[in-house]
Amino acid sequence: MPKRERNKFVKRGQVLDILIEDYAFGGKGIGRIRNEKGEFVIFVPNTLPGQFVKAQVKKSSKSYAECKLLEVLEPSEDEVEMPFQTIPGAPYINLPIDKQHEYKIKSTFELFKRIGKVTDIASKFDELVSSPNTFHYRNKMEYGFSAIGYDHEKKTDVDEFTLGFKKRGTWWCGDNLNKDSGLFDAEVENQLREIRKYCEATELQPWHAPKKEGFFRYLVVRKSYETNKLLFNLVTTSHDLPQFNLNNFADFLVQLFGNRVAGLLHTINDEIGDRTIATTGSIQLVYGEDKIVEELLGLNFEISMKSFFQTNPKCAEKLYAKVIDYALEQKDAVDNSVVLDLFCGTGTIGQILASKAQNTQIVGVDIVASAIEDAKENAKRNDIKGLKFYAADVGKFLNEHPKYTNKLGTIILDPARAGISPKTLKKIINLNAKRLVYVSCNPATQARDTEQLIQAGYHLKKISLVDQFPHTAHIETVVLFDKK
Ligand SMILES: C[S@@+](CC[C@H](N)C(=O)[O-])C[C@H]1O[C@@H](n2cnc3c(N)ncnc32)[C@H](O)[C@@H]1O
Repeated sequence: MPKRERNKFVKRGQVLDILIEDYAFGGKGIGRIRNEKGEFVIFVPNTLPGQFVKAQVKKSSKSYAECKLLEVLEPSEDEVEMPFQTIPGAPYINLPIDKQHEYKIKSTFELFKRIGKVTDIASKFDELVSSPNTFHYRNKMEYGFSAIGYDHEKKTDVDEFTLGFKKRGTWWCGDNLNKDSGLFDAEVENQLREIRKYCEATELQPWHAPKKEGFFRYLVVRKSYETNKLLFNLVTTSHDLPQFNLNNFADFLVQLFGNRVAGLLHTINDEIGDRTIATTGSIQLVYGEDKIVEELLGLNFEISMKSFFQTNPKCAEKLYAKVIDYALEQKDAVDNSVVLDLFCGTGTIGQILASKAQNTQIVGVDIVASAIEDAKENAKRNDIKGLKFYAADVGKFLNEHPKYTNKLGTIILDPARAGISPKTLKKIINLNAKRLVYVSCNPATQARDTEQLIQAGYHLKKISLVDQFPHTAHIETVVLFDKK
């Protein structure tokens, strides 16, 4: 075997203090080491040009190294003070939103050029749609309990009952959220320390990630912007459950948030994997209702805890408006025909499209059975006819329904972050629809699929960026493909 060539600049595990000079897609800051041996590139996720950071080398090759951010030593000149507690989930909160947009546009274009081979992507750019709320835009948060905390002054791990988010760059260490992070509901986050104190006073243990034991695991909160209600889900192990009174906890939440509390669910998760929802285990309603209602573009959607729902509903309205705009740009490819809404979640896009089109039959497909149940209920609720929903894997569904081949004007695609699997994409291409409206929360996988679609005869007609996730590296894209 040939010996792998090592670089002469850094070693795995080495800690570097480095200036970030550039920005690559996905929030990867780029630093450079220059010396007599030449130039070497350092990628540090969640950083910005102008920041001076401490980072640790995780992987290195001949010409570049991937690092983990340990600490921002000096902010960039572009950053401004904010009244929020900084959390790892919002690394750009101190950067003015216009500057965030500038980086997102530039890096998404780079991606479509490099991965999608669309060299003239800038000429296809329609617009960047801003989030109506720059702050407090999320409708769901997952706060984790941890038995290991972090002393920021002494810069060391400590035994502590915490409730908040993981300390940046660790899987074992929690960090208390003591006040509003600027992303979710300010009242919930300003009261989170009270919830922590309540749980700590029970003397039951928070989750200890290295030991994989403990009682309290997660507190998940969902919010409706339409009703201002809150739905809570407490996730614990079953071990000490007889010692914890769930009804008293529900009363405590009502004491804190009054009639904003729509309900409390309790999930048992005895699995060692660090997730909120276990594949085994149970979920039961403790208090109130198990769903909340959200309104989007005049339609009502009932959402259960497990179903996917856009995390920024006010911006999702703008996203959906853009999707509908692209779909209805050629109305004869939608009216009086069948439209597939693939990866449809709770069926939002299909329902909005059906309410605006003429005599269109929408067929929605999603792998999560509870999302499809919600979709069916929502269609009834909104009194929208002409919709069919199937709980299935998209690839399998297309195998079992060959009747759509050569019959479709428009397909809506909105896959999860992993994008569309190559086999399923082939099946979608074989349907030979005239137009595709492809929504993505991960332009990297969308750019990969774009190359396949273009090779199959599709033409990238336009692209919009929707800033669904301010202060993060994420961006949502809507691309319209058509074919002659
Ligand atoms: C980004 S969400 C889209 C949801 C929806 N369009 C909306 O706006 O609410 C992606 C959806 O893809 C679904 N999904 C993931 N893999 C799938 C598969 N192989 N087949 C069908 N659906 C899948 C997920 O359950 C999720 O609801």
